[in-house]
Amino acid sequence: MDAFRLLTRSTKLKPTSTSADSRLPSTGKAANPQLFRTAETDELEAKNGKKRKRAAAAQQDEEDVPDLDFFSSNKRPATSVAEPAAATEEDAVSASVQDVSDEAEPMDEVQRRTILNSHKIKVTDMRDLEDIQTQSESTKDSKKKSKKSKKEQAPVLSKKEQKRARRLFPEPLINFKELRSKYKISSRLAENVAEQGFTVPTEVQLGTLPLLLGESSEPDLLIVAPTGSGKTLSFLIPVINKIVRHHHSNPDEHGIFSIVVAPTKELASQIVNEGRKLVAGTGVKITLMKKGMRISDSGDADVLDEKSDESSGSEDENADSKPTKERANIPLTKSDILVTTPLMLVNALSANRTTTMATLPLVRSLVMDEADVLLDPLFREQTLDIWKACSHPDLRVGLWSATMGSNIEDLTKSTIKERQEELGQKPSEPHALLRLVVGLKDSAIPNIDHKLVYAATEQGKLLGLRQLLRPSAASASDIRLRPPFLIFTQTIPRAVALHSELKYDIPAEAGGSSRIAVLHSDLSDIQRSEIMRDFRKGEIWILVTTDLLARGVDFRGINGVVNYDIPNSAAVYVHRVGRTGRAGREGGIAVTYYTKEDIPYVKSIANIIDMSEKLRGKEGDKSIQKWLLDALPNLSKNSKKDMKKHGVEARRAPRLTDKEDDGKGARGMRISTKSGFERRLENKKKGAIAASRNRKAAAANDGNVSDAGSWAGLD
Ligand SMILES: Nc1ncnc2c1ncn2[C@@H]1O[C@H](COP(=O)(O)OP(=O)(O)OP(=O)(O)O)[C@@H](O)[C@H]1O
Repeated sequence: MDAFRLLTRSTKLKPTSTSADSRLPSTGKAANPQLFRTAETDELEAKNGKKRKRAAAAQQDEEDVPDLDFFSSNKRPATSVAEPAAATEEDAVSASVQDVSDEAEPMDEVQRRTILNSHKIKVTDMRDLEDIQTQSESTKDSKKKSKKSKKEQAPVLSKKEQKRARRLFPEPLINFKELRSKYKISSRLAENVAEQGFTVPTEVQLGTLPLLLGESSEPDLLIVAPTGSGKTLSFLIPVINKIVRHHHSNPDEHGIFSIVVAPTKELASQIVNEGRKLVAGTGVKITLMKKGMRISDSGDADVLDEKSDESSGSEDENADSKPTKERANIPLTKSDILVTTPLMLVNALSANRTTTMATLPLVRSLVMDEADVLLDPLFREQTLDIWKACSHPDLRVGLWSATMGSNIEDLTKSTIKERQEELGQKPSEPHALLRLVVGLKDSAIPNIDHKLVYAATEQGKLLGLRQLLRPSAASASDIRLRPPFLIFTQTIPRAVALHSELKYDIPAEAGGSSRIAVLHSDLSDIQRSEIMRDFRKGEIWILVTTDLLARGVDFRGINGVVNYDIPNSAAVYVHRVGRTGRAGREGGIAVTYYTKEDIPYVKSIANIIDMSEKLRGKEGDKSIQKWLLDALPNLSKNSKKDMKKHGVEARRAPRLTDKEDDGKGARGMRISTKSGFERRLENKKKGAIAASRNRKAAAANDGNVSDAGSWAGLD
């Protein structure tokens, strides 16, 4: 069914060509999910891949191991002699000794540099220069020298030299086969990756997987990589592999080994779904944190809070009503990886902040997805508490996002340092803290089209949006946005109001009002997950929402994003528009409406669009002209802060009493195409008709029908 055709009904719009259609995100995955590459690197990678393949094939012939190319098809390979069926559950790492091993020579630095640079991957050692130098000195076996004398000898480096000293060029991952052949990941995990049908690793996978799976000590990692670039797979593969290894070497140790924290329930549940596909048959368990779960040994720490605003559709709903004593009898959750929102885990570990935080002593990996928001004041305290609760000295952290302010980097550095001091680790002992950036930091993906549209007023925005919904009326508009798409508003009342305004715009033959839905955090968990499911299934075509869905959520075939209300910050813009154009898909559109109230805040968005177009190398037809960038005002630091916290003032949800609150915000900010005057007239007319009907009914009852034209006007 062509949603666009049904929406346009029998309009005279020219049918779009098939070639244009095939470029839409909804038409399927991109041939290559990478965003940055050059012909030169393609060649180099192909050459390297072949070399490695040949070496692997030679080794395979020698060992006469049958059918070990786990990536050749979606079929499971025949179980080898070295890996009997029974072993697949506890995927024995030692069994991999007889698997394909890659004897290809490691790349030289020039090759590594060429590949990393052309994919715009930049790896930096984030530790203090002194610590880096101390470590490199110690590896050179010059331990005899005192630290003091080293300090004295260390030359003073210029900023440029310091940058150069921090820059690293680790070996990249050329193809997914190397996960098994070179990095020796669990064979079952490798099969599960292969079953997803991915052929080429994205930039973030290319850069991070070798760092996390390689032989040298696992680093703490800060990753800034574009939206939709496959960060989930990048952190899940190493986490799962580490646990498979751990199970193998410590079969008697059971408990939570990894925590993945995400800011919303929707994202947490999506990570669990992705994780489940990867852990199948590996013996590793991944679980979504739910109310009522007991995750810590420390007595009855998990007291439940009925009022918790992060409630979840618990599998064990009965646990909610159990008294505290009984709750202590709830068995400990048997899971290796726990995926959670911050508050949910903190509540479970601290009996809703009534006791001191229990610890999670076995956790070796802490993943913070959307780390910048997790360490933003809103979640900071909770996230840091979780970090502290992970008390194992070998804990490694990974902070992942498409945007990362320098304040988050500083906070990460200082938290790691504090932990090391608490644990008594010397600066020369610790592992590295590396930062990996793909593309330009804090920029929007280059594979989507941005449209920044001045709509003057709220009414103008609604008219513009209606044109998108009914392209028949939009002959003058150059924007063709095909469903499915997302519409973002600033507040929940505005999302609700916009939804009710648009509900009847979809023609009945296209499915009517059921095709459009609203999703926000005031809905119940069940409603939220039903809407998510229906949108993913394609039953809902247009989803009006708030920033609840701005981050992380992966609806693969979304054709566009409409910022009905401008986002509160440039970072939010990057995340919102990143819901389209995922995994390298072309043809996604991001439409942002702005009114005169928004003008003070638009420059940062215009800058992001400009940067994204530069990244794409789009010359000539730039959507942001230089004169506009020059004309738009800069925002003061304080106004930026205020905007980030509360959004555009005129659109903030007013503090109204229940009676006054019509869900549509302040007068000028109403979501309606009609003016106040028109609305009043309409209301009066409606009232008059109703009154007339009442009178007629009353008169009929009296057996005395009055003259239809003699109604006495308005009540
Ligand atoms: N190598 C790959 N080839 C093709 N598709 C991939 C590859 N890796 C991941 N994907 C797909 O890309 C999509 C986006 O992945 P993911 O949700 O992990 O992105 P992300 O980087 O976390 O984005 P965001 O910053 O928005 O959270 C998913 O549908 C995933 O299945």
